[in-house]
Amino acid sequence: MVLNELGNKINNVLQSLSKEPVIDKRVLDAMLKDISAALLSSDVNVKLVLKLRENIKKTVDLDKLAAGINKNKIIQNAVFDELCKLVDPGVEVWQPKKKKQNVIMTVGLQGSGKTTSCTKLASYFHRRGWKTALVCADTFRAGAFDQLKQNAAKAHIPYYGSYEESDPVQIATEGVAKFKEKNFEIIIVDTSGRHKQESQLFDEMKQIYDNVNPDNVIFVLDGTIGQAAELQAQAFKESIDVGSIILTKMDGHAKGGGAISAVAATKSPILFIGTGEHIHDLEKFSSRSFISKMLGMGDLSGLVETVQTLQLEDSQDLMKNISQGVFTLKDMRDQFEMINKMGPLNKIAGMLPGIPPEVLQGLGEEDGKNHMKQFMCIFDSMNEQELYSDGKIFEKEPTRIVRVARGSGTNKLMVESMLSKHKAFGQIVKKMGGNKGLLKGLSPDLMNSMGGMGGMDPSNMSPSQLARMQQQMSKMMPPQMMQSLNSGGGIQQMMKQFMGGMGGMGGMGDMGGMGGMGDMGAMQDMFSKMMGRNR
Ligand SMILES: Nc1nc2c(ncn2[C@@H]2O[C@H](COP(=O)(O)OP(=O)(O)OP(=O)(O)O)[C@@H](O)[C@H]2O)c(=O)[nH]1
Repeated sequence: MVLNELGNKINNVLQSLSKEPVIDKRVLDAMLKDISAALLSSDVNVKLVLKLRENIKKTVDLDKLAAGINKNKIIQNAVFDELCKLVDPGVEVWQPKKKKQNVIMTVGLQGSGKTTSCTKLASYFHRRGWKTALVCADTFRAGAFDQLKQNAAKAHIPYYGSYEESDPVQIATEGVAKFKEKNFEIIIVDTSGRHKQESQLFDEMKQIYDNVNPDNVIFVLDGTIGQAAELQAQAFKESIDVGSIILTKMDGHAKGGGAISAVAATKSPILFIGTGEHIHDLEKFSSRSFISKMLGMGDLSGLVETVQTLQLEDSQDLMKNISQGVFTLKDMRDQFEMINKMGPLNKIAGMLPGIPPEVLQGLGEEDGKNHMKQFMCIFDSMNEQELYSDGKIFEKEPTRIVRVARGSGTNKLMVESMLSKHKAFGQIVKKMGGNKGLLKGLSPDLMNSMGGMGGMDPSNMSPSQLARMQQQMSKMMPPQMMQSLNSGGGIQQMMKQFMGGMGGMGGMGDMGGMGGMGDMGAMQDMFSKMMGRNR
């Protein structure tokens, strides 16, 4: 989670307002002083901080506010809006066009994270159904091609590069031509970096640019340099037609706030931020989503975007079954597939409002992925009759379990564990199905706001609307789940149980109070139902 510490500090300051018996000029000044100190400690430029302070003072004119008005809320809204302005470059970001050949060229200094960001970016588009390929034109750093090759292979993305050819221009030109010929929609070219901005780097960049004629040049910038990002962004913008920016290494770095605000001040469109070394650690940047997430208010627009990309039309049957309280093993397989496509659970849960960012830290993705793979093998070793059943067939004829275990390369205990989880999950679906569905608790205006994807844009919601949405969402979740979410370690525990317990031999025992997997099902069901209503 990005900029946790800054978010916590600002949150604490805002929360302390509610403890004040009277909100007067003294209280407001003290609050502004604390917020400014928090921003300065995150390396935000002092001039920008002063401006933010002045703007809040102008918006919150205590003398003019009528008696009875909730000053606390007005201050909170003003702070939220000004924080958004601080990181908002105010420019449209580039969007690739479907069924066209979009060539993206990345540029940046050595070590800024270009190669890593190229594969993250390729995986981002690949997961969203774009035909994506990578070209490694970084011949300056010896290991760059191997790095790209390994990551691309892991993410199943075609790549082009050469160990023999030393001319990056030739490699880039050949690679782009090859993938264009095969109608790839997104072709990402990784280029070399240098330790500093020097003419050799800029010359090479320009030659590649002239030859591959990219649709978008992405400048990859190391966010840990803080305010210095402004000068670097300016220098690259002046020498090449930079279309977007990826700010990397934003994971928990104290200077991250400084880098984003500095880049935003240059009016450069920030496309993504890098939040770790893994392939999924790339977040689409939107100022309101970013601030909302930083303050622990979730990122519903990010969540909607993620769910939107899952092509849920494939799971029409699942939707139909769930709404009727039916849950087959095939439905469970579909759910797992969906979770897989969404990315690591900690990323998804981080987008939900009301989940404190710190409780999501340290949730590994590898174990869960491995368990998920084993489960998929189990499903794929079932015949149609078994897969489309409610699982009771295995209770009646236990030899089937032995056959499936053998076929999937797992063991009997694992298949039994999966079946009992399916049973527990199925009972929850049964309870939620039909007229008693989770969405029953939703108010009509919220449903309206979900009416179309464009309509439901929490990034345009005020903090109070978001709070209301959060309240509504809490109605959608089973009380035990909400309780767990709110009690700090709860969700971590829940996720660990979910991921660990999936292949887990002893996992079932822990499922008692929380409903374990059933709760994740509720979360998935909730996403699915949202989507169901939207179509
Ligand atoms: N924590 C963190 N590390 C990152 C991120 N992006 C990249 N890195 C790390 O930064 C280091 C440099 O990344 P590379 O992708 O090799 O950088 P590069 O710009 O391609 O470097 P050159 O090819 O030498 O120009 C690697 O150790 C990456 O794992 C990020 O978002 N967060």
